[in-house]
Formats: sequence, structure tokens, C-alpha cells
Amino acid sequence: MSGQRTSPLKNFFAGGFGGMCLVTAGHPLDTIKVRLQTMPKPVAGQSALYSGTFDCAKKIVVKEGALGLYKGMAAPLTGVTPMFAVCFLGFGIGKRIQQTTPDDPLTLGQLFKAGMISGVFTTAIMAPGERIKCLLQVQAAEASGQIKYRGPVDCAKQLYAEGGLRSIYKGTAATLLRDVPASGMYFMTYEWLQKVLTPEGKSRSDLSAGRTLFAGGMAGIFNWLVAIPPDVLKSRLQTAPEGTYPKGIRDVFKVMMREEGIRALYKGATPVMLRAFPANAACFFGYELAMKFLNRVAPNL
Ligand SMILES: CC(=O)O[C@H](CC(=O)[O-])C[N+](C)(C)C
Repeated sequence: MSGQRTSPLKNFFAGGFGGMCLVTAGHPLDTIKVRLQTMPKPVAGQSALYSGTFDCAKKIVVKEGALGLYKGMAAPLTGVTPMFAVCFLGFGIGKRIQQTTPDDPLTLGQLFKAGMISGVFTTAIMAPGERIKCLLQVQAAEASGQIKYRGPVDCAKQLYAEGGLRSIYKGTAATLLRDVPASGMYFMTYEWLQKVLTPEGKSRSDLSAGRTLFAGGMAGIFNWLVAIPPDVLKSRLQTAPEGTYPKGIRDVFKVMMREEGIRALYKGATPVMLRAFPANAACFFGYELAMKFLNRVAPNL
């Protein structure tokens, strides 16, 4: 795969802008995913709260208005922007440490490793961001009428007061389990598709919107093919009342297999996959646009 000199700072800023595009395009489907993953188990004889993706979307819009789909978006916007900045920075660093010169081409395996390194980098921001986002997204599902958390900052404060940093970082191992292999798939798929789709005689820097949107969308799909099962375990763990799973995701997994079987690991897969393509197409498109802009206004950054 041909090498490309990229400035870490530009990667950081362009990645942040890509993250903002991703959240705006993908949050409604993320809300549906978390509601489906965490809805209460139906009691015998009763039907499930949501029968599927479209039923869930309809019920949210009818009960809470269209803005219900955007609940909890402040947390990912403030969290995802720096997270994607760090994610793209981590990928750049992951590539650089495997190259002897900045122009060294990278194999698919090396791109996968660079993506995994990015996954480790992002977990420090991703784990607490996901914990707060998931708690905010599910709180209306309990329908007690009482809202426990008034927003991301209030949620973080309450978690800190109840259990310190340990509570805020609950789900870190599950987040690593999800994001290290998934990020490998993500960046390897994107870079590979950009390469194979670039016509003979043209270079990666001759940007094409269609190619970028397709490669970005497919990167999202392959990311989630790997990420869904650990994501379900993570969402369960991060939204469960304190003390429910003393051994973390191992306990979540055991209880889930015993009570619901293997299929539960794919709960919420439809909205995840529906979101994956447009959200990540928007992300990489935003990233490439920002990169182009930065290359023009600050060529020496
Ligand atoms: C799990 C996740 O956040 O995936 C990101 C893409 C998406 O759809 O949000 C990619 N990455 C893990 C590389 C941050």
C-alpha cells in the first residue's frame, strides 16, 4: 500500500471534524441501537417493549418527539470530536512506528496493526464517553417519569460522587475488546478500498467524493461486523445497576448465554448496520475535506 506523509496535527484536527460529521449523521440510529440492546426482558405473556428497529423509532418519535432520537447527543459530540481526533492521530502514529521512512508503503497487516494501536489510544476517551452516552440514552426507557441525569456533565458528576473514577471508567475492558480489533478493520478497509478504487495513473490525493464515501461507509460496516458482540456486552455492563455484574463482561456474557442465548449478542444489529454506512461515509468525507482545507491554508503544519 503506498505510503503517505501526513502531519499528526492535521490528522488530529481533520479527525475531529470527521467525528462531528459522524455524530450528526449517525446519532438517531445509535439511540435506537442502545434502546434495543437494553430494553427490559418481557415478562412471560407480555410482548417486548420494541418489536424491532422501526417500531422503536416510531415509539420514540410518538412518545418523545423527533428530538428523542437526538437524546444524549451532547455527550458524543463533545466526546466523539476529541475521540476521533485522537483516533486518527493514533492511526497516524501506528503507521509511523512501523515505517522506516514516512513514505514507506504499508501492508494490509500493518494497516490493521496501526488501526489496533488507534483503538488503544481512543479507549481513554471512548470508555467514559460511552458510559455516559448509554446511561443518558436509556434513562427514558425506564419510564418512571423521573429523569435521573440532567445531561452529560450531571451524569459524570453523579457517577463520580457514587463510585469515583472507577464508576466513570466502568466498561473499559469491554470497550478495548470492542475497539482494538474493530479499529484495525476500520482503517485497513478504508485504506485498502481507497487504493483499489483509485484509477490507474491517479493518486490517493486526487480526491473523489464517491470513492471516499464508499470506502468510508464500508469501513464502518466492517468495523461493526467485528464490534457488535462486544458492544452488546459493553452496553449491558455500562447501564446495569451497580453490583449486577461483579466480574464485569465475563458475568454479562454468562448471564446472557444462560438467559437469552447466542442471538442476544447481535441485538441492535439492524440499526447499527443502518447507521454504519452513512455515519462513517460522512466521517471520512469530513476528514478528507478538512485535510484538503488544512493542506491549503497551512501547508507546513
Ligand atoms: C465502535 C466505534 O466507535 O466505531 C467507530 C465507527 C462508528 O461507527 O462510530 C470507529 N472507531 C472504533 C475506529 C472509532
